[in-house]
Amino acid sequence: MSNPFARAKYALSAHNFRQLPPDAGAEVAFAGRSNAGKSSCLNALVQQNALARVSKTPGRTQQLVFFDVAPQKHLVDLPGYGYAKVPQDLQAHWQQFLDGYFSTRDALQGLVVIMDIRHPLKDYDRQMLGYAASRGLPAHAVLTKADKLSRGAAANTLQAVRMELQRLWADTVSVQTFSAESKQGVDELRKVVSFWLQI
Ligand SMILES: Nc1nc2c(ncn2[C@@H]2O[C@H](COP(=O)(O)OP(=O)(O)OP(=O)(O)O)[C@@H](O)[C@H]2O)c(=O)[nH]1
Repeated sequence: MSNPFARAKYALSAHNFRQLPPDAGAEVAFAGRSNAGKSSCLNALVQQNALARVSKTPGRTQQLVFFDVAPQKHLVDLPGYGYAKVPQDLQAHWQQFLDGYFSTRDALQGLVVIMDIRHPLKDYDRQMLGYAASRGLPAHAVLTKADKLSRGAAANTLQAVRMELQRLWADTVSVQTFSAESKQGVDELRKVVSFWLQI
């Protein structure tokens, strides 16, 4: 499969509503707990080593980061959440910003939630998937670092998560396994995101 994301490039970072690009075109947001592997997943998706910064220090992505994929087509890297050392007033600011972004952003076509396959569906993952469901937005769960499990264990987790998502949100959330290390699942993720962006 050719890679429609190959020309993705950094566009801007927004700390608040004023800094957001115009609400036009289409965008897909990526969320994940700190250290889940979101930056590595984005880099594998676009096939660039350093588009989204990969860091061993969790929680440093503290704004909405927009990447241009094509004219008025964006990938949006949401703040890594669940990082205990962030001051509480900043947490509150992001929470408010994220709530507003999710409830009002017309360009938003879908949400990808990146989870470490060894720790899926934590509270914040459920919260993000719940946001999407509450406004009828499709969501896609990515169980990354699948290379850390045996094939059988990864398949079992996939099945368990699929059943739980089905129970909670019926058919609005899909799920796959993924590895930025082995590149397993990259094509599947590209298909979902390019369909949402219509590219
Ligand atoms: N084995 C393996 N390690 C991975 C994979 N994806 C990410 N990692 C490692 O997990 C750590 C965190 O990865 P990042 O991509 O920086 O995670 P992040 O979710 O973007 O982290 P924040 O910047 O805190 O949001 C790094 O040490 C990565 O090398 C994967 O698919 N397999």
